[in-house]
Amino acid sequence: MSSFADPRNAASFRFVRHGFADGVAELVYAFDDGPELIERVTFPGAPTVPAERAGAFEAALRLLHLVAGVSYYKAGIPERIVVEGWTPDEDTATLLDSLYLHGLAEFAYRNRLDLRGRVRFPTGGTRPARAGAIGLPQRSLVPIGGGKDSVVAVEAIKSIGAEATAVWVGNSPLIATCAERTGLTTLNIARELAPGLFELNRMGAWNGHIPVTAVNSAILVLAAILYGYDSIVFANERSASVATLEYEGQEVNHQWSKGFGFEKSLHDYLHGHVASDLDYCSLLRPYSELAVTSAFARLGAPYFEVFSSCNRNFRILGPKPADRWCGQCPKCHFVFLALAPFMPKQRLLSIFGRNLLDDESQVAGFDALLEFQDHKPFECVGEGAEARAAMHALSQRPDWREDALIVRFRREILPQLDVAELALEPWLEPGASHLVPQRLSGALDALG
Ligand SMILES: CC(=O)N[C@H]1[C@@H](OP(=O)(O)OP(=O)(O)OC[C@H]2O[C@@H](n3ccc(=O)[nH]c3=O)[C@H](O)[C@@H]2O)O[C@H](CO)[C@@H](O)[C@@H]1O[C@H](C)C(=O)N[C@@H](C)C(=O)N[C@@H](CCC(=O)O)C(=O)O
Ligand SMILES: Nc1ncnc2c1ncn2[C@@H]1O[C@H](COP(=O)(O)OP(=O)(O)OP(=O)(O)O)[C@@H](O)[C@H]1O
Repeated sequence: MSSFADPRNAASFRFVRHGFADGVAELVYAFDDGPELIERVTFPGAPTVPAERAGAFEAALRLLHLVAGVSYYKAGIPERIVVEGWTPDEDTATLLDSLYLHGLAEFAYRNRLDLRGRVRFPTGGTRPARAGAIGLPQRSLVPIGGGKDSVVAVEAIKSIGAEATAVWVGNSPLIATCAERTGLTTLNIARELAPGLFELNRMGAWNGHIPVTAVNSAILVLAAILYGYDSIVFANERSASVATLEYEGQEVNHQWSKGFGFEKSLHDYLHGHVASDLDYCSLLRPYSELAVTSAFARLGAPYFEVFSSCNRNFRILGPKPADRWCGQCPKCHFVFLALAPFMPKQRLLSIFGRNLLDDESQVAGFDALLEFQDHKPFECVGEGAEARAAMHALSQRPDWREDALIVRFRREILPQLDVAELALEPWLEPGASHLVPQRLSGALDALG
């Protein structure tokens, strides 16, 4: 019999304690006085933390404990949040309130819950003195997700000869292969969710999407301080900041912790509270998804046979696709569509092993991407307007225009659209906002 009670009846969610020993961060949570939920993150070959970085390391470990709690908090979403042994200052509470509210917005929407006014981290602790520099070496951690975005970021960083390590969290062999393909030094950090979470899920706890990029980011902040890196360079594109849908005045964005709002909050928090010489940014922030697929078509050839953007590959528990692309999910649909304008057709078909745009059974999936009679899918896909621009470009190309879904687009959807808004070129122009440090700005130029 389970020793867990239904977390949906709990009065409080507790951040019990955190520790670090022998390269393993232990993050402990509980509902009320129930059994402990212990997540472990293992940093291979972890060196001893140098004395001048000890304060920053503790601040980063505490931050990781607080951020990673989102996976467990969601199981019960009780009224009270308790942080044992420490009272968050206002900046910390604000960062976490925002992360839990917006990062769980899809979870709340799909479970018909309203977290507004419910997510409230305790606060009132003294704001610490502003963090100083801790002498981090000039080199970057570049997270690898197995897909096109991180490949583009890696190749841009390599093009300016900046020192960098390809890093990933979790045990995906697909990501490991991509990371090795980069030719950079590699670092694989293991993450083990508390087994009790799966027990709670089986009991019918609340479940749904979590802002996993925030969790990976907090893990990499700890890694940067531990191993000595002055920057963490994600590959989150501009399109990730655009909400999936709006509901009762609240934006619901599946990709919230990939968006610029979260990036800026964490960047500022790290400078003020952890280490003033640790940069957190996204190299792809100025670019749309279409600009990224266009760059991938140019730079990504060495990865064509090993990469995948299909998130079904990255499940911890659920079934994985037989080959790298399931061909059925929104990610497969979007990446196929967004690469098509920039790549020879046969090349694309050989990557996917099929032509998704000549398959009538995929109509609903592509309609959702175009925001035609549906909202954008809850997945990491580009804006509806850029999907429409890609579809329109294909409808002008002799090699694509007779494929089943392009024919349908021309006949049924295009007449309802304003052609002046369907040009591809504006999507290839970079935007202005990004937090890329001066030292790496040449890598931005390499993408332009
Ligand atoms: C791989 C994937 O997409 N998983 C999502 C899926 O989970 P599923 O039940 O199919 O299987 P598992 O991934 O094996 O998860 C098992 C359970 O564990 C929970 N969980 C997992 C990881 C974690 O960090 N915390 C957790 O609590 C999970 O809830 C499962 O019950 O559906 C779930 C429910 O919607 C999603 O939560 C799973 O998403 C993963 C957390 C995940 O890694 N997803 C990324 C591929 C993803 O969605 N990335 C977004 C970025 C969003 C952001 O703001 O960071 C993107 O690329 O757009
Ligand atoms: N397991 C992971 N460990 C570390 N970073 C990750 C992991 N999964 C994704 N990321 C990073 O999170 C960011 C967003 O992931 P995303 O899935 O959009 O990127 P991707 O896999 O490179 O490209 P694609 O959009 O084709 O899937 C990227 O910077 C990616 O490197």
